[in-house]
Amino acid sequence: MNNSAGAIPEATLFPDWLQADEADALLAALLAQVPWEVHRIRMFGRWVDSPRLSCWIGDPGTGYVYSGARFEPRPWPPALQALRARIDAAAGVAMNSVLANLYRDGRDAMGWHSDDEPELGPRPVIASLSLGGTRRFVFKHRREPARKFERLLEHGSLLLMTGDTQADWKHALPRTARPVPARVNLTFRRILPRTR
Ligand SMILES: O=C(O)CCC(=O)C(=O)O
Ligand SMILES: [Fe+2]
Repeated sequence: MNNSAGAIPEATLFPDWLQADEADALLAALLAQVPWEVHRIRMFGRWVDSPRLSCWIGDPGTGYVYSGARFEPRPWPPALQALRARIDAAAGVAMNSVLANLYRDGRDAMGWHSDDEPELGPRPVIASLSLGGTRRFVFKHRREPARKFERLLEHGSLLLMTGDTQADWKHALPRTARPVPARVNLTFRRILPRTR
């Protein structure tokens, strides 16, 4: 699904970016090392618990506003610190922050959004590493919602979103009624220094 004048998202999937044994070890380490918490998000003007567990991790100074709330980042757990150089090399960007999400089962999900917060700057590169249960990841064009794409994000896969993907498309991780194992997703981001 590479780009042709915004017709499809500039999103490249590397299905076996991590080998299975390495992905298994990383998943186990993250389940143990990340201080998972329930984030509160704005939904239709109300604060509700998000349907997943999450954790913002990042370098000092990468505080992040997400769905109207401000999060100070947690320090990098050893298992993620060890991976940073490889993610940066794959993305071509020095990432300084990561949003970790834990989808405990098929009822946990993420609604339609773009990762277009001003702190990310224009045309951000986002590197999304998936571990655990395979889930559907769907794209919908922001101005022509009939245009949709989907990809299966498998254990050890890396999805790179670049270019106008965030400006032109929304994405979501839908709920599923199928029994699915727990899944961890890491979206590595580069937060730009605050200008005021
Ligand atoms: O879990 C996923 O694959 C998607 C996560 C996502 O879109 C985000 O963290 O912004
Ligand atoms: Fe996202």
